[in-house]
Amino acid sequence: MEVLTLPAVAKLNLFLHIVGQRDNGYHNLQTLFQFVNFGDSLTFTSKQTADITLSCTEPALESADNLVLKAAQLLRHYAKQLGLLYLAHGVHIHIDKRLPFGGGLGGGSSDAATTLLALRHLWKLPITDDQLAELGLQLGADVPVFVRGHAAFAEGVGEHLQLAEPPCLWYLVVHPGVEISTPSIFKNPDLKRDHSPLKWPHWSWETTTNDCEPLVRRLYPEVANALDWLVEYAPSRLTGTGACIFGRFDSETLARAALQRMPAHWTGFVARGLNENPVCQQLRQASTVNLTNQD
Ligand SMILES: C[C@@](CO)(OP(=O)(O)O)[C@H](O)COP(=O)(O)OP(=O)(O)OC[C@H]1O[C@@H](n2ccc(N)nc2=O)[C@H](O)[C@@H]1O
Ligand SMILES: Nc1ncnc2c1ncn2[C@@H]1O[C@H](COP(=O)(O)OP(=O)(O)O)[C@@H](O)[C@H]1O
Repeated sequence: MEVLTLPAVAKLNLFLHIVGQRDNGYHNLQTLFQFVNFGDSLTFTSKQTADITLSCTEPALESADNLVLKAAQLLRHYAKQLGLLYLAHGVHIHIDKRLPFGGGLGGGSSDAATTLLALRHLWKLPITDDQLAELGLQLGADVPVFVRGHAAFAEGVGEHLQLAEPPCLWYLVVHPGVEISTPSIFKNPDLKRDHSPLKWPHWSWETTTNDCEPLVRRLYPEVANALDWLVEYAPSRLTGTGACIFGRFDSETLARAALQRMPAHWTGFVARGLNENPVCQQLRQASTVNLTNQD
């Protein structure tokens, strides 16, 4: 029985521009993804039986809709179709949930990506990153960037990725305690959808924005309150379609000082920006150990 515990960190959209809408209703974005060193933790325990099971510290997420179960089933089905799996490959997955869900931090997508990467490793599947990212896209637009594991400028719905090296600053991430559904924001007629495309890699904090922010501010006064509070400490912005916001700080000390003064009815955490997804680093190390042990 093999047991593997791996991180599933959050992402921030350092900016998010909506540059158009497709015939199927989906929006074409230009966004800059960076990871942070804070997130969920997933434990994978291989089983001799064929079932894939889930437990989670957050009971509301213990359902067949969990992206982790969907990711595991999708990968096993794909591997069987390619003739790469013959035996009963079951697994139990436990999620230690620390990220708020539906907060624009991509927690569900990150959990799904960590699952795809972990099971490729556990089941020793000769599947490329390209194949895994393409599978991940079926689960959500944010999954490919977590699978590829590097900070990236993304276009389309998030599938066209170019490596990026944004500065690894410190962030205070604040959850203002409201839930925002992504579809409701994208469906709203007042959403700005005509941002002029920028020419990557020419970007700066000052010349970019999150196009969802004015609408989210208007619909959710608590997000507006949190932004108005945080901007007194640092340049601040919404991530994804919210509800989380983040301020960028030059040092951990400054970010923690702001967290200490945060009103008690919000929750928040301090984290450092990362340009590599730590799950990829850990799995590389695990593979090296396996190879060394086989020598
Ligand atoms: C906005 C972003 C930015 O990183 O992040 P989050 O705020 O969710 O973290 C993502 O693009 C979120 O992509 P994804 O994870 O696929 O969103 P979902 O919740 O599955 O999308 C729900 C619905 O939002 C709309 N949608 C989503 C993405 C997109 N580029 N255009 C859209 O119009 C579609 O109606 C879709 O059915
Ligand atoms: N493992 C998971 N963790 C969080 N949310 C999940 C998970 N699986 C499915 N979901 C669903 O996905 C939705 C979006 O979650 P999440 O990815 O955390 O937020 P966002 O897309 O806003 O960044 C949640 O409301 C939840 O219903």
